[in-house]
Amino acid sequence: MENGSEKLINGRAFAARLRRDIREEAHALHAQHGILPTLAVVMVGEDPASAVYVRSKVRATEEAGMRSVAHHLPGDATEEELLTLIAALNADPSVHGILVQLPVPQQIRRDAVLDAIAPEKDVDGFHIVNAGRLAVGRRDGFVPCTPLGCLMLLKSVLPSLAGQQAVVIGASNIVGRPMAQLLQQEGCTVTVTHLKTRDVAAETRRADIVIAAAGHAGLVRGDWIKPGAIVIDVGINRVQTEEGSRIVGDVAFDEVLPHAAAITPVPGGVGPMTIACLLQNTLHAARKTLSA
Ligand SMILES: Nc1nc2c(c(=O)[nH]1)N[C@@H](CN(C=O)c1ccc(C(=O)N[C@@H](CCC(=O)O)C(=O)O)cc1)CN2
Ligand SMILES: [Mg+2]
Repeated sequence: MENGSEKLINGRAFAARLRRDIREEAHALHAQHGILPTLAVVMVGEDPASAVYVRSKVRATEEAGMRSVAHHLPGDATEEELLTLIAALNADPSVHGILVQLPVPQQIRRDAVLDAIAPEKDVDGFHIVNAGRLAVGRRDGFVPCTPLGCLMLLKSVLPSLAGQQAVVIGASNIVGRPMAQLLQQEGCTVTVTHLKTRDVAAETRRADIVIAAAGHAGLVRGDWIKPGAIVIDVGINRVQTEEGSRIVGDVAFDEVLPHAAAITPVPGGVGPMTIACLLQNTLHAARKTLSA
């Protein structure tokens, strides 16, 4: 009997395949051109979740046959210290990709840091120049990893998105805004909801594609979903349970599953794609040095 599991979009398996392909391409780049794709990962402070993500990125980079360089600054590091480190990484020709793990401590201006990374090494795609390229539909910049991963998962179940009504719930610079731009470029009619939106449920009920990126556990309810919609859950929310804690998405999964045609689980959906796409961007950054 069907229990809905056939509707699950398995991001973990998709990401594993992508990482295998990247490994082969990285190997070829090294063998043919002597270029070892290298990612510098910078973390400031001791946020435990960030430490887990940084370790995952370092491990995934090495498993993909690439090199990683980790830099850890103390939680009271100044913006100037961080900018000095970024300047050194920008100037180092052996480093192809640079990322600063977010969030950064409050004494550091996030945008000043992101805009200090050389755009051609900005594998997170957060630099204002790469954001601008995406905004005007140019394909020559880096696209942020989470929206890129969402788009890949979406296209794995619906290869042509042209004409679809999409709702993006959340307008962050890291996910919501770039996601909306990617979907528009794929031919979707896109609505972005945000904190001031009057009726998010009503907007969502019209959607063939729902991207939930609000950072609010279980926000999207079963009766918000048009029958047959595709639901991509970007949320990563830690909630307390009797046994301790667990990670849930922005979608009330059990309620939404019966209505959706396809849905990403949390964990195991979008999250693993974020890191796989980071590896892909790093490989592209390294490859671009051939034509620079
Ligand atoms: N510089 C950046 N900072 C941050 C980014 C980013 O893309 N660049 N995104 C997030 C954190 N993040 C990567 O950095 C990230 C978050 C979650 C996952 C993931 O695989 N999640 C798992 C569940 C994890 C768990 O159980 O704890 C999943 O969804 O299956 C990967 C990367 C903010 N900062
Ligand atoms: Mg996930």
